[in-house]
Amino acid sequence: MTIYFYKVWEPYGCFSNFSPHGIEIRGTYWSTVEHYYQAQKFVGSVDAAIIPSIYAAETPEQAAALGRCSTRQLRSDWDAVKTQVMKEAVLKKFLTHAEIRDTLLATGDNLLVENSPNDYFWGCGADKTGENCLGKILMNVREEIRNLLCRYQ
Ligand SMILES: Nc1nc(O)c(N)c(N[C@@H]2O[C@H](COP(=O)(O)O)[C@@H](O)[C@H]2O)n1
Repeated sequence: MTIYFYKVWEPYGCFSNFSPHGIEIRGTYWSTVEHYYQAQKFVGSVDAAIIPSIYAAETPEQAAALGRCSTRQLRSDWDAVKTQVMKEAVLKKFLTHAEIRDTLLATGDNLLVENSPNDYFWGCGADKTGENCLGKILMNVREEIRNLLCRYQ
């Protein structure tokens, strides 16, 4: 079975990076994975001054709008590092929040797909041919957490 998720208020909304599950990474607490991910785009770039505004954005939608502004310059290695940045944040989210960790583990070996109509990298896109990198990260995190639990039980 394939489990599709996208918006926070839809089924499996806790798999969205916009879900209200904060993470602490290297001593800083971020309100959502999306806040953290969008801010990382500008680390070391000439537009790094935007990071505090992304950090303080009231909603993940606002954080994403700031991070997606096409006139700002992304860090030069963004394409090379973005998947690892996302993986670290998503893993931290599911290690931190037990209730959503249980939801993730309860999906067993089902395929997880971010059903984004316009994102062919993180999601599957409108025609379902996208790379689904967020779904792949979630399945990878699921496997990693399962292995961790086996080791410590
Ligand atoms: N617009 C939008 N709304 C949501 O509710 C979403 N879950 C997403 N997808 C997320 O957007 C992020 C990618 O942003 P960039 O295009 O790289 O700026 C990523 O977290 C997707 O999961 N989009």
